[in-house]
Amino acid sequence: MSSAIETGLLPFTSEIRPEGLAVGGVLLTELAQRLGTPLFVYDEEHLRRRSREAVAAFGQGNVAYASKAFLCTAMARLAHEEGLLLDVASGGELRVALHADVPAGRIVLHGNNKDEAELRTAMSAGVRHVVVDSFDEMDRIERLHAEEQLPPTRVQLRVAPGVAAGAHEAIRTGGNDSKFGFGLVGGTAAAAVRRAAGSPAMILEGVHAHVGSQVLDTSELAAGAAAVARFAAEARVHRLTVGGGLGVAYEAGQTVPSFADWAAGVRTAVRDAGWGGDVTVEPGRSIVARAGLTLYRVGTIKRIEDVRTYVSIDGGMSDNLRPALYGSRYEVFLPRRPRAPRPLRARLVGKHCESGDVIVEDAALPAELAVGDLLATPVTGAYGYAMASNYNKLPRSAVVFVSDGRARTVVRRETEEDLLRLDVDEPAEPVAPPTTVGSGAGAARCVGTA
Ligand SMILES: Cc1ncc(COP(=O)(O)O)c(C=O)c1O
Ligand SMILES: N[C@@H](CCCC[NH3+])C(=O)O
Repeated sequence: MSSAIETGLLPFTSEIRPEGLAVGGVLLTELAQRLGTPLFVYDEEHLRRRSREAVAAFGQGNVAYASKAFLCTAMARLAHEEGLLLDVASGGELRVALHADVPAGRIVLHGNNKDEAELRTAMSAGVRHVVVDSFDEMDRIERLHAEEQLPPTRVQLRVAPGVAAGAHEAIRTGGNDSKFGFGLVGGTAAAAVRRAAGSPAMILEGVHAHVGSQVLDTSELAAGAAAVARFAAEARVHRLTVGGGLGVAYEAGQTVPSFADWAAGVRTAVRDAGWGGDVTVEPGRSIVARAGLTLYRVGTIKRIEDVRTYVSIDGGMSDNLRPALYGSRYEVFLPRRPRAPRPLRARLVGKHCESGDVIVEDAALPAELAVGDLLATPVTGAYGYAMASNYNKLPRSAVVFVSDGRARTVVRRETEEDLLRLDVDEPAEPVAPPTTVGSGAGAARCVGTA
């Protein structure tokens, strides 16, 4: 941990110049000077190369970018330009994808509790398919088809394959005890297939599963794929989606499988399980994580004798929730001297009113670190900005894409005015008095304030 930052954690176009680290041909120190901090910086070439590598491994039309990892209009456009389908998991993500002019036929809609408005938008737009998660959702689709004459929608059925994997309990999804999907156990998934196949509102196209996220062992991804492939083959559907989940390296020394390794493992597993067709995947993290890094400015350095040193930066859990949520570990370095040895041990913390507001628990930093220095945390391109908040009313950071010596802001920094945008100051309105629903012995009384 005391050696220089490992280049395998940096974006592909990183180059170490005498003045410091440049990404996309842009010096990070200059970028921070111009655009302020905290700042999310994405290497556009890296995003494009990872997208192409995924398509090369799985085939055209077989890779959907899981936009929950990082989404804005520019990212949706980039993914579409690179031949990726878009996986969206809410009406909001769908809105951004459509706003970016991604054709509806290239978008798939996910979610374990899609409401009618989300389904209405998806069905009206004619998305590629809806990944149906429950019988209640089928009720909604059928109602929209029957009562609002929305066209039948192509669907894949999400199943819980009974295989869960991933770096933390909170991001393991494929087990039997899961809020996601129809269980393979107990015949629930088989009943879902029968219902979808017989419904005038749904065109059953395929089966889907996702075992979890930040998975570093492709055999676990292959095991999930095998379980769902067996079911898909029995159900005689046309398409099979095996989710995302491929992990990335966050710290020095971690080795990670390639897209080609993942594809090889999945192909063998599904073939052995009796599936003869194509397989679609939904990578999120593995496309964007290493492409992005976050720049922070050091504000205070507190040395507590015989205890530890705290280095506070100008962001925190509002731009990277992962350490607080999952105990995730990161590295940090000085962009003006990326090769500097890092003998100083310190806790890198944010500026929020919580002791748990930690970005790097046990950071290795250069001894010369001083207030005003710029720091960078690499591999923050996935689920960083995507899970950002305004906690303590911190305005959210800007996001910038760098390429060929140029920088373009793709999400502007929030201002304090933005923080007040949703606050309203209206006179109070009377709320309707209590009403009685139904009549007779079973009548329910709704209690409300008069
Ligand atoms: C259904 C589904 N597909 C794809 C993904 C993307 O996962 P990852 O970012 O781990 O590749 C997720 C999130 O874990 C998911 O829930
Ligand atoms: N938010 C998680 C991943 C969730 C994956 C989405 N199903 C993370 O930061 O690792």
